[in-house]
Amino acid sequence: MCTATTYKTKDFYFGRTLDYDFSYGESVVITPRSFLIPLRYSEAIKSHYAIIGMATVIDGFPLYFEGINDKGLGVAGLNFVHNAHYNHEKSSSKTNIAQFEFIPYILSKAKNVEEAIELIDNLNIMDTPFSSKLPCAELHYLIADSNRAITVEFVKDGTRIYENPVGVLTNNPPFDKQLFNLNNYRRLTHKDIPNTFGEVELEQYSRGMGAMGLPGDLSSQSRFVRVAFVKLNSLSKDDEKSSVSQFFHILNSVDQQRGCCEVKEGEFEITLYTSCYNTNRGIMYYTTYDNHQISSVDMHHENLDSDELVVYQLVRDEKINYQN
Ligand SMILES: C[C@H](CCC(=O)NCCS(=O)(=O)O)[C@H]1CC[C@H]2[C@@H]3[C@H](O)C[C@@H]4C[C@H](O)CC[C@]4(C)[C@H]3C[C@H](O)[C@]12C
Repeated sequence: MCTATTYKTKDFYFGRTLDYDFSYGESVVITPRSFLIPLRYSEAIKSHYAIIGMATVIDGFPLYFEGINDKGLGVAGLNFVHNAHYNHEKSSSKTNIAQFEFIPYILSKAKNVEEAIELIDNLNIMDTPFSSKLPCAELHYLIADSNRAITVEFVKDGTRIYENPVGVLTNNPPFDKQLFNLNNYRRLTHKDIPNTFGEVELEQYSRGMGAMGLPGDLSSQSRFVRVAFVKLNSLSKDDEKSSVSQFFHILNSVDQQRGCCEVKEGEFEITLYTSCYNTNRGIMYYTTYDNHQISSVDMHHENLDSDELVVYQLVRDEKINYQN
């Protein structure tokens, strides 16, 4: 399971949890503007926007899970198993892109959601695997800038682009169903609730009863509702530390603890990492399952005009501040 969200204060924040039972060897990867991005079906992209994100680098190629570019656009790929559909035949009228090229392609060329949509309308996503060991990932995408968020799904019928007014994405079912399901929770509130039982005296015996019925389980539909409720009710100061702190609180509401979701006998899905990007400033923050201290990488501290990837291994060991 995975959950992606956005959050706006003075700046615009974008990020996700990556929930899975094993790691693909991800690290923080910066793709500077002159790094040659090879494409399977067209010429390599020579000069482009700079990208920072979580990726695994194989044979020199940054296989991004999510990231942002230096213009403030964010893209995150989340599992969309049995629904994602890619083409086997090349198109003569559209640009052919292998599924694993989608995130670097969009982030290298689009500076906002409008430009991303223009590119996507002209794409034919191919089912070409990166290698025999890495088959295509079945994903759908949250794409957002500070003004607009969309969900993109490549399905059997073609490409679906949905406005995403919540700025949230999880996994199955398709996005229109996730959004419709929110109707069932429209009564949830952060306020005290009235007693509607007339003469019967009923006590508000606890704080937080306005959100009773908010689903607490780990299914993707329940995480969608939970993170939407938390995000849309979120309040924080608008400085960097307060915004980043609040962002992690939002995603921690759907954190997955080892032991609660068995995917195979004795194997459990957990939140491997949680990321948060300040899209205005090009800064990535992350925590990992075992390291609750927030680590940060600022793309603007690197030479963004270079032609070589910059890779930071994740700090995965717990940092405890022993006070005595
Ligand atoms: C497993 C990850 C998604 C996690 C997720 O959504 N979990 C939910 C599980 S469930 O639906 O609720 O069951 C996805 C997100 C990004 C994916 C990676 C990226 O797409 C980059 C490459 C793409 C290659 O084709 C496959 C390897 C890969 C390195 C992918 C491996 C894996 O599929 C990743 C890491």
